Amino acid sequence: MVPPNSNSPEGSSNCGREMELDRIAVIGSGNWGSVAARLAATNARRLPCFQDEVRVWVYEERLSTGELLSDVINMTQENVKYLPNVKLGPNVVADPNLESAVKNATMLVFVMPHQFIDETCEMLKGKIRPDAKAISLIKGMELRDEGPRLISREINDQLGIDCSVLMGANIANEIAVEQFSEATIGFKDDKETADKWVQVFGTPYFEVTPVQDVEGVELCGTLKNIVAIAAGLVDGLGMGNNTKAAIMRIGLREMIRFSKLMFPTVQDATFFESCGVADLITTCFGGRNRKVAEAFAKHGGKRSFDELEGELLNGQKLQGVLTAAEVSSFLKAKNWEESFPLFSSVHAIATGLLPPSAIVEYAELRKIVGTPELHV
Ligand SMILES: NC(=O)C1=CN([C@@H]2O[C@H](COP(=O)(O)OP(=O)(O)OC[C@H]3O[C@@H](n4cnc5c(N)ncnc54)[C@H](O)[C@@H]3O)[C@@H](O)[C@H]2O)C=CC1
Ligand SMILES: O=C(CO)COP(=O)(O)O
Repeated sequence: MVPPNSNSPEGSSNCGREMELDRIAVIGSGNWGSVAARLAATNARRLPCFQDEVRVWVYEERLSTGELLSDVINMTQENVKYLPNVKLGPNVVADPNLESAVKNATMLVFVMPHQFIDETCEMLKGKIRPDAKAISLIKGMELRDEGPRLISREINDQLGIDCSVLMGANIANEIAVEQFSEATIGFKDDKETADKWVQVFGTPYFEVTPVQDVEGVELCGTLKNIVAIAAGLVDGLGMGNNTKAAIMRIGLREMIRFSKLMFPTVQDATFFESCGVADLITTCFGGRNRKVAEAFAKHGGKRSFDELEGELLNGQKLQGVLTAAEVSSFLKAKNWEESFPLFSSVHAIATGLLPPSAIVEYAELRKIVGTPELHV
């Protein structure tokens, strides 16, 4: 464990910071949000360039005991609903008020289900420091009239601040108990800030590597959730490892193709970082998208994803079904569905247009989309 408030040579030499100490705020307190807060709080205690206190915005809720979640976190240092049995750290303060949670923060960590980012950014307008830096740990997209928009772009556009991303093979419960994992930071052109984010999150058990490909890193984290739904369907249908591996390979090919169509600058090498193949593997074997999709297939598609999410995840949220809808609507508008049979099938299955078994029968998909020319 790292000692609190250490002025270790590592800390001071890496700090390279002017007079003001950075203040970290975490916006979101779900399963991964709580682990992100724990990592940031460990480093805020350890490194002299950060203020000790890490404030976390809690979307307030009343627990079955009648208590408020933020009160319980502050009393016990534990997010009893989204990350039970793990201490977040003595310097974590849960705050249900978004404005006071981000007050004076110079480093903003966005980590919430992607469907809530738009309304959260609206609430943050005029409340944050104009020189604050942001990072998004959110895996998902926003659907706009002009097509899907990355969350980092949404934050950048709505709040006018630089936004990097952190994605990777990061099942939160495993990092919470300090099992070795890796992550990738995607940044646009500000390497100094990317290095600062490495200091916020990196620990001996959580190795963080910055790469200059913000879109590539974010698209990996976002699109793999669709493939994880497909992998879960295969599990629920009782198919074996070869089928699952095939689905993952086809899914990876569509991830690369879609990413490069949206952003030709996306680099091949990014798919070999933690955010790429590694996240695809961990999510297809151990993630929530996989788990709920497995149940969906076991019920023959007769119970909805929403219903199963509520039943199986205790308030945690899936991103893959929404992302499949967002991507599908873009593919449909472009007449590109047939070049993305796996992405399109996942959406058709999730909305009941096709049975779960169609995940391995693309011929079924063609009956729905017709046979448009291959454009990509
Ligand atoms: N849990 C994991 O293992 C990992 C999750 N992620 C990503 O992190 C992001 C956040 O996921 P988690 O922290 O796991 O959340 P979660 O799925 O565990 O929890 C849902 C969160 O949404 C909040 N919420 C509900 N309604 C809201 C509203 N109207 N406005 C704002 N917040 C609201 C809940 O209070 C709760 O904190 C997602 O994009 C996910 O894909 C990324 C890596 C790992
Ligand atoms: O992104 C994740 C691991 O890196 C978590 O995936 P799930 O949301 O499917 O649990």
